[in-house]
Amino acid sequence: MAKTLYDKIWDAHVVHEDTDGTSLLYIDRHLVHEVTSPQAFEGLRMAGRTVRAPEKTIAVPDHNVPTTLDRANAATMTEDSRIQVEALDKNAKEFGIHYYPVSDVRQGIVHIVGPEQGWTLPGMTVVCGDSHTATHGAFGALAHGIGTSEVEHVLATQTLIQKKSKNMKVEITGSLRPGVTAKDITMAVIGQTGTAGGTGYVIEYCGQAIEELSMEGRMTVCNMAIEGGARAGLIAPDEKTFAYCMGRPHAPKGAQWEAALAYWKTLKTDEGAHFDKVVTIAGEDIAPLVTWGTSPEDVLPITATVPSPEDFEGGKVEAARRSLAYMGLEPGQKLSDVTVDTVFIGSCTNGRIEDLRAAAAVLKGKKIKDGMRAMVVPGSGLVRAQAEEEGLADIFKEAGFEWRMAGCSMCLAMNPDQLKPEERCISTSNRNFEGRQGRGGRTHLASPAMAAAAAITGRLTDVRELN
Ligand SMILES: CC(C)[C@H](C(=O)O)[C@@H](O)C(=O)O
Ligand code: SF4
Repeated sequence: MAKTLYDKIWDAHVVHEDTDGTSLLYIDRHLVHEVTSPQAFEGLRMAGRTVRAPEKTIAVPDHNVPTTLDRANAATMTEDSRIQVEALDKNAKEFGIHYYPVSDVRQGIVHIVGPEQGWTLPGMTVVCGDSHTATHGAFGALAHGIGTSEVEHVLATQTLIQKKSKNMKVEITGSLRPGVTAKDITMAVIGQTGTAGGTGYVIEYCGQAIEELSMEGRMTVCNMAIEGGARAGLIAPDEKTFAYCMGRPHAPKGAQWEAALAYWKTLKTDEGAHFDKVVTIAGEDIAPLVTWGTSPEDVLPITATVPSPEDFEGGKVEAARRSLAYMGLEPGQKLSDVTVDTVFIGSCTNGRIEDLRAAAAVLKGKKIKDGMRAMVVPGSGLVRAQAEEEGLADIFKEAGFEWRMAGCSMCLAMNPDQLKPEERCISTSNRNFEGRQGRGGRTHLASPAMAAAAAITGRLTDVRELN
């Protein structure tokens, strides 16, 4: 029977299947961060268990860590944050798993570190106690978030109990227009299908516009599969994928590389395989997008105006009214007239080198608007080092941006980088929920190029007008 890519990876990892379809899946990579792991390790300790496959388990602190240069000084952390980071430190050492502490240049956001170090490879099952594990699907891996009790289960057994999801295909045909990026693709999909559109499915993204994306862009697309409700998102591996993986510290070498490559080349959906749901979007129809509300599905082209609650139906009317009140926006207002106070470039959605290059290309030789607070937080220490080497850091600093150390930073208010009430931010992250970037803070999601454009003008801006 013709199989999808998801079917193939699933079948290759089933250890046992119950009559009701509940399956035990083998897990190839377990990524761990400080927020969702302390109780899991504590559980192991209480039961006198060890980590079953420490060589496949990778830990890095990212959510709580300050991103200022003086962050080695623990006094810059809140008590809660310090406890979590110290617990990870202790657990990583005690259980003998791979670890990238804050002092290590390879430290960064777990979803950036995994691929960068060659832990994430095609055909693997990858889990992490974090919803944006979907990012790793860009390699043609089955990657998804798990809860803390599942983290404990995977640590102890290297397996996970799962039920298979349905297959969904999201095809982006043709090419993107200038000024339009991977972020706009992934936001366009959620704008069209809604935050529940992918519920119960694993999405395979395909089509010419996806094939034309770099690995960085593909990670951006898969990263937000979870915002569209999907269990995971994935993309068939191709020559770009293989080139990205080759030579990475933990990628196979020599004969093992050749064998892996031969297998990876089989990882594509067979002709005629069945998808339970299909969504098709023309790449050339996608414009640079921004969110106006408090859900990632509240997306509009930058050329649009703020909607009115009456434009919606059912429960969405009230939701829109509440969103607009929270966001401090008026129906009919042009989005390009909305002024912003803060610009955040970073996160596991858009904290990779290509994102920094895109933002720097817009900022080169320009200054940010007076009074603007703007920061770039590279997704890892290695991204940061590369950006310095390429001269991007200088462009950001000369423009007036703060040049920070790696971490989740202002993507979520778990560390010192936060918005104040009613402060308005254009952010390259993936969630615009109420309070996400700080209590009362207002978030507009957009691409790195769009964030850079807004930094210059002080308002939401169509990056195509600046070029
Ligand atoms: C803290 C963590 C569990 C959470 C997640 O699961 O995604 C965070 O990374 C987020 O982006 O909201
Ligand atoms: S960068 Fe943001 S979305 Fe990504 S793992 Fe960190 S908090 Fe979650």
